[in-house]
Amino acid sequence: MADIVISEFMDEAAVDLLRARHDTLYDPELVDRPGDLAAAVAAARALVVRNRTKVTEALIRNAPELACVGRLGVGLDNIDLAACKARGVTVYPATGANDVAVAEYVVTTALTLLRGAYAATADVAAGRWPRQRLIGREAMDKRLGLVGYGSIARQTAARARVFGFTIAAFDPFLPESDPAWRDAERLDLDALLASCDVISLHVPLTAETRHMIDAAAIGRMKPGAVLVNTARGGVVDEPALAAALRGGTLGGAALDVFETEPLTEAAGEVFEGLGNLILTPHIAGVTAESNVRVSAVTAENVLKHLEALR
Ligand SMILES: O=C(O)[C@H](O)COP(=O)(O)O
Repeated sequence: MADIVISEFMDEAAVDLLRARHDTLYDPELVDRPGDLAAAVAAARALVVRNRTKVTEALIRNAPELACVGRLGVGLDNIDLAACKARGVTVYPATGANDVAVAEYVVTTALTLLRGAYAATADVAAGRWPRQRLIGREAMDKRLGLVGYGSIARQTAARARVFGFTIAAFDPFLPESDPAWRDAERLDLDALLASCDVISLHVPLTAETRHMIDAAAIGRMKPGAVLVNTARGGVVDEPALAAALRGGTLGGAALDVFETEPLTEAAGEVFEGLGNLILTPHIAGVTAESNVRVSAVTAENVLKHLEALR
């Protein structure tokens, strides 16, 4: 029976580090076979997951030896943290290791949606020349509003500044005295929504943030504003967003995360036919480079934890 179970994809070099020291089961498809997963963790001391494996109280109960969970990412909403705490299971997010990947995604989608000129390949190749329709907007002197001003949001701000964005943020958990506010205007959520040309979400999914961006919040946004969500799907009311895009009150949106993942055909219907929308399959945080970093940090966390148990 494996000492370490890895239930979703991980960089092979990091898997090898774990294999070199411990009996390791690496099965990137294990997440889709809950029965096998429960059986695999029965004797494991470490479990390594991404965002799809549900680390529930029942799964933990099935794993009496479990001492730690390595999370190949930063969102912890798929892990029952209270159950882990009650059982003394330490959870290790890969904090910081995918910041750059997400920050680059936010800035590139924001620029793409403001500019609105890049979806014309078929027209141009067919001999059409729609210049008037493709006159878009610049980033220079626009305002980027960050909902949540943690590490990913700050990396995003640093890149956005280079393009001429001014930065504002809403983060009730960051005290006014924090030096991070030297680089961003501190606003409440309503003021942020009302004054920014681009809104990017950087909050975890909690009871407080669920549907934080609903029809009323969208209604408070600046006409023509762009919304980028790389945080968690449940933070945005998807039908309300689709309606605002369809009605032209919002200028565009990029969604990397969805209330239900994978997005089902039925849930995706609300987005049908929208041209000012970029949809991606929860990939903002995953690049070749970040996968190596996230996997290395997680392997190191797990190895250290198991080492300390000896
Ligand atoms: O929380 C995160 O860091 C993102 O969801 C990426 O995590 P994943 O690579 O496990 O999807």
